[in-house]
Amino acid sequence: MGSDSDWPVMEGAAQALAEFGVPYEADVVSAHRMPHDMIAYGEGAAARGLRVIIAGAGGAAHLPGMLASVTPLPVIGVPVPLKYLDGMDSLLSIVQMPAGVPVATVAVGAARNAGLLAVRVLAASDEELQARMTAFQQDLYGQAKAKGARLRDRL
Ligand SMILES: Nc1c(C(=O)O)ncn1[C@@H]1O[C@H](COP(=O)(O)O)[C@@H](O)[C@H]1O
Repeated sequence: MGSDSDWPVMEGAAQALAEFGVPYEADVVSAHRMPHDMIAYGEGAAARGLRVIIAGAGGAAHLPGMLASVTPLPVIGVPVPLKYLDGMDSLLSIVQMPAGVPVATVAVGAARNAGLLAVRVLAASDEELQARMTAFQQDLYGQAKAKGARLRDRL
């Protein structure tokens, strides 16, 4: 993430990964404030064994795109909402990538979905993890059905 001030949002991704037993690391690597460190992080990520990068930043959020430009790994971008502009600035900074440099952008503040998407990326080549994702989806289905049943009971 671009700053430790993003952590209250970004910890949603960490929680999702932890729920699925996926090991992760979290760090502050700002494209604007520590560009050389950011390039080194992105360039070394695959060789260190990382499989997916989740990059969250607020405002003029160049971090996800810049990471995507220096790594062959999939990068998932999380627009972090700040005090002004409700995260629209961050969203547009992350989602409007030039052709050839994709960043899979989730909704504003949706770090949990970023974590879940990372699990799905990893699950594509991991049957056991995929089975856990399928169980998670069945659980979601059950919860949604229960919501409908409760609503119908109240009518
Ligand atoms: N968008 C970026 C980048 C970057 O994209 O390189 N580096 C920091 N930031 C963002 O600045 C906001 C304010 O940071 P501070 O709270 O440290 O002032 C954070 O949301 C961070 O992600």
